[in-house]
Amino acid sequence: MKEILLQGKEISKVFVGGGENVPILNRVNVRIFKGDFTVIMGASGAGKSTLLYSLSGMDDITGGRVEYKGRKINGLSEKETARLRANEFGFVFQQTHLVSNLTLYENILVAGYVGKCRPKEVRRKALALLAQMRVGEAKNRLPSQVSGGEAQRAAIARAVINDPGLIFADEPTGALNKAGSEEVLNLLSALSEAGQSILMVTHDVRAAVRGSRILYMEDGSIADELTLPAYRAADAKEREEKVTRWLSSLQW
Ligand SMILES: Nc1ncnc2c1ncn2[C@@H]1O[C@H](COP(=O)(O)OP(=O)(O)OP(=O)(O)O)[C@@H](O)[C@H]1O
Repeated sequence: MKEILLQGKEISKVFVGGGENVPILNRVNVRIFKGDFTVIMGASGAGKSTLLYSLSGMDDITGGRVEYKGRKINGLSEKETARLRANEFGFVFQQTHLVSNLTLYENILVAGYVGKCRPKEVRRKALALLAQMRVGEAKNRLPSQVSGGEAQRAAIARAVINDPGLIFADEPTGALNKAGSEEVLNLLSALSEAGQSILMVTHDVRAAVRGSRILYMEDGSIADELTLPAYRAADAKEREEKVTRWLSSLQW
């Protein structure tokens, strides 16, 4: 039996705009399992990012409940949410949100210093991660002095510095060219292979095939899902075809 890491129970999210209530998530029930590389796909506007932010505590929900490791995490105080995010979650976005006047190394240190490790250990880990993410040589450069792919790899190092239980990734390859995307995806695959749990929203089939489970969202609900064996580069083409067929069957 797989261990449930994160669970959304009957999650609703309603935005209020122009005096109107706009329902975005409609009583979503979802389980994210430990060790899985879970992907969320679906048409634009289906609610993918809203679900990701609702599950990670970045967004308040209107109804329902979110549990992480069996503990309710919606409705926590700001301080408790900040602690949870610093110690348990890692975030990777389409834009890196690296601090522009800090070097890549310093960006990672800042994230590490809010975690549980001692400063000396944070510095050691940051250097090791920069090397692992293949940006060791660029560590003393500012985000503006590296390529988009290098900046995103540094952002992944920042996301994992505190050994998060789960990484949330929202279109991590959305701003990258093909080569940059491939490098980022290879790193995410390597993390996944090492046991890291990942939850990623993407439009990109080549990114989605890295997952072991793909959820498909439609109009604020999860309409279907596809399970895949662990990713192997040799099977990439076959997986792409399988996922494309599945998406076509869902009128994606
Ligand atoms: N703050 C907000 N106020 C009002 N409506 C919002 C807000 N944020 C998102 N929405 C709406 O909620 C719906 C779902 O948005 P969301 O970003 O979750 O979709 P998505 O599936 O991630 O789309 P995309 O693939 O285009 O990023 C959209 O119709 C969007 O316009």
